[in-house]
Amino acid sequence: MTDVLNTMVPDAEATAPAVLSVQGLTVGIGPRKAPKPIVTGISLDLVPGRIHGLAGESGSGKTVSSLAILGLLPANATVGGSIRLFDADANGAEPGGTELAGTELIGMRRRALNRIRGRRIAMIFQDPSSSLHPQLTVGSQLTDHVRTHLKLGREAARDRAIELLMRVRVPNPVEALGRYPHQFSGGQRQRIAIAIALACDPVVLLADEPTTALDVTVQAGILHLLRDLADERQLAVLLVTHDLGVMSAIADEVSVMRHGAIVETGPREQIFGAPQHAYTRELLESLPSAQGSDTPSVIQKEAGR
Ligand SMILES: Nc1ncnc2c1ncn2[C@@H]1O[C@H](COP(=O)(O)OP(=O)(O)OP(=O)(O)O)[C@@H](O)[C@H]1O
Repeated sequence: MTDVLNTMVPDAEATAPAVLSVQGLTVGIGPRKAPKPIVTGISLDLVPGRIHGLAGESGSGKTVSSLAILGLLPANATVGGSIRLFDADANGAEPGGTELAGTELIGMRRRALNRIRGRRIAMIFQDPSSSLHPQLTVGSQLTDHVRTHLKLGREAARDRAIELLMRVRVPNPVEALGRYPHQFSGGQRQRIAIAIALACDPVVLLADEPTTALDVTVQAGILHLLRDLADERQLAVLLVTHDLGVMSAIADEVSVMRHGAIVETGPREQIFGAPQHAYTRELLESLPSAQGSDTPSVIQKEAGR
């Protein structure tokens, strides 16, 4: 735990206006008349340049909450509450602007949502293969994406693809364009998925267990990259993970979820240093460092925190 406390960061920007605000989000899945409650009223704000961690045990509703933000829930899901995007590119609403209420994503028509999804709000998953097509080269996946969304010509799209691969530190980007996803390691595939997610300069990135499938030293590199991208692009990141070691390495704010509700939310140093809720304390006690392993501190050290 000492390592966790030693990595505290100042929290001066925590009050900056949100670019995405979730208020009282509820999700039920099943028959419309009697859906099973999965998420029971969560609220959180995503702020430019900040990483908001969503922690909690398996089945607590973390993934369902992030899929709700993207409008990617199954057809038998019933969604309530509000998810507003304050994004000048999407609707002219500035973060925190009082004159405009932001764009309400719940209930938005599919075509309008498709314009926001992937362009303004992007997502990466635990298994990068799920966002990469196995039979298309990395180059065509990256260039198709930017050509469709940004209306770039062939040459400009290729230049953009190379620039993105360089940014996420995929070695030999020009050569990488001609290769297929299976020709890369798991860590490199996740970097490529991040490059595709960033292709249209989104304002929000949802990262669902982005390092869970990777071994610990590779995890650190991906976490470091997410931290740098949040800082340099002022990207608002929602980091979903059940792994508090990962959370303590890079999150600025943390919300702890249990049974579909957020039981505690606060700056990372408060959650790790002075948890208020018994369930948060329970989760912290199950951290490997509390049991003698050094995994979280390895991640923290290599992730640059
Ligand atoms: N399509 C679905 N139909 C029915 N129930 C679902 C569906 N998707 C998720 N659920 C249920 O919703 C609950 C929350 O699932 P969710 O995947 O959000 O949990 P999680 O916190 O992300 O867990 P994990 O860390 O294991 O991914 C679980 O009980 C799950 O079984």
